[in-house]
Amino acid sequence: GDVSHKRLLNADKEVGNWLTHHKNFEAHRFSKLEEVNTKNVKNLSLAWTFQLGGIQAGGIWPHGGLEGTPIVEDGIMYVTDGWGSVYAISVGDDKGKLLWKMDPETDKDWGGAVACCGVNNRGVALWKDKIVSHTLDGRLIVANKATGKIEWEKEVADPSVGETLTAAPLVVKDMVITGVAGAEYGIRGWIAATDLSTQKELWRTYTIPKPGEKGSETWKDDYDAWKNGGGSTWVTGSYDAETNMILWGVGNPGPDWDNEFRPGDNLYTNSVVALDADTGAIDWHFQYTPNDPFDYDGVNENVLVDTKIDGKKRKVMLHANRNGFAYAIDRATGEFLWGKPFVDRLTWTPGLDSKGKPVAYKPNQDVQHYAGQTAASRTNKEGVSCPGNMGGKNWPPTTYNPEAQLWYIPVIESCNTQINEETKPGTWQAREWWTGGGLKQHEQITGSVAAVDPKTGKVVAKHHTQYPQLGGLVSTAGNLVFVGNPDGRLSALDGKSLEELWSFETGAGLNAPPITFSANGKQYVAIMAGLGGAWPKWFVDGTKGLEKIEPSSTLYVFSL
Ligand SMILES: O=C(O)c1cc(C(=O)O)c2c(n1)C(=O)C(=O)c1cc(C(=O)O)[nH]c1-2
Ligand SMILES: [Ca+2]
Repeated sequence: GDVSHKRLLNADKEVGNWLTHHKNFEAHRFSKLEEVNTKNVKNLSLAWTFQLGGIQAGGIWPHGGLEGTPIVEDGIMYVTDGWGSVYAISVGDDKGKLLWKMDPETDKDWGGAVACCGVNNRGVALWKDKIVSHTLDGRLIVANKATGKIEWEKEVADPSVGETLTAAPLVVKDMVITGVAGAEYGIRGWIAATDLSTQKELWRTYTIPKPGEKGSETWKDDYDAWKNGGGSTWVTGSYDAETNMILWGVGNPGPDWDNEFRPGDNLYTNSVVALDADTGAIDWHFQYTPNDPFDYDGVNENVLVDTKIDGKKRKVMLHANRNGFAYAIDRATGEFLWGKPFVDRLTWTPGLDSKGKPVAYKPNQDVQHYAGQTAASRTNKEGVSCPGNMGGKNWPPTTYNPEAQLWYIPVIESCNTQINEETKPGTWQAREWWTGGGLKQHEQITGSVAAVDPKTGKVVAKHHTQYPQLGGLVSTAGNLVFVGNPDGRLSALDGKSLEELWSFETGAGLNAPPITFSANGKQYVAIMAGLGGAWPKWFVDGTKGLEKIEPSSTLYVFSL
């Protein structure tokens, strides 16, 4: 059927479907299905598999990976591979049968040469009788849902200046919202809305203000650092229908490790921005890590939750940042409510103050060094910070179980060494790295799944894992949390104790979020297996054993 705005607003009522990237506009990634539950999950077994493609090399990458969230509507699943091919697969009768494949013929070298962190495509969106998708080489594609035939396409991001598309599109009303990647290549980030009926761009809001605009006073250099200021938007945001606001995360400033190049707080990098959905105007913002020297990209998803804080009913936005703190923010005003660490080790600030700013932040200083020797700088060439620069949590999504009132975070437990190289004004070159340094992985990275109480931010349970969490989570009314590990193990945890109740060895690296859906009245759990992302290039030294994982591209589906 047609996917209308009304259906997306009521996505939770379509219990067996998974209609939008984060399951609902509130980004809960929670399923009301309970056929599979803590009592019987031990009997969960493989139902079918499907071999996808997209493993080819391109640009700086030796192979593609799978990071997508499958979308499921009425017996059909839509998934993408890293190069942006879309597959429609039957999940009802004819389970695992390919209905069509749309190959957008992505220019692999063109896009892949400016993809900082892997051949990534995180999935599709549904609108009316169409499938909406992105490609790494910058295109927005609208295809026919029944046939996969491309109806129109448009270049919305420009790889000639280092812009790529890795985030899944978000459809709100009759528009598609696109976020961009490329902060490590010195782009000027944006969020754009395209009218799906007219193909016209409705608005494009830059995340880095130009001189004279509000926030431009936080770029204090005199050589136009803002033009290459980063602030990409490569993780899909959420939509608050009540306020008609889009809440979207903004990434790191560039150059990453030479913050002296860009004195000032560098708005709106490492922030959440609340945009009027109809105009794109920024209503409020909250910045997590001002003048960031750590690459603590603030793009992670924003989870809309109604809860009680200090005895008062609040409509909040929960966010687990790369900097190791989880935040609750009033989603209508941007007011900070609480901020608590969810990682085992956090060294760059002793904590947050009552406004949510890091205690080690010095408001009167244009260049921030944060605590001790954690930040690399022109004088302290190497800094060691915990979390490391991949963050306490990267893009892999959290999940919120509204019945248990628990929020689960896929955690990267890490520290690393970051190295400053002085950047000289006027040296930016299109499609060249703009990082102002690099990193060393001096110790092993592990992981955990943390269960957090949304009222207080307290971590109430933690399940430690040998490897970092690179795929994300889903929670269910069966009181389960499913988690895919990069060494190939998919496991089901008890939602309360986080004890592992079941696992399955895929033999392939899991780098994508699991989902659950139902077809013909039966519940299934699905995950794509194919280790890619930032890991092979940047973090392989920190995860001994994972170098043995072969590239792969397989969809796994389980049932009782
Ligand atoms: O600033 C950016 O534009 C940008 C984009 C991406 C991306 O699009 O995948 C990543 C990052 N940054 C990044 O910092 C990062 O750690 C990262 C990890 C991954 C991944 O897929 O494993 N992507 C990205
Ligand atoms: Ca980044």
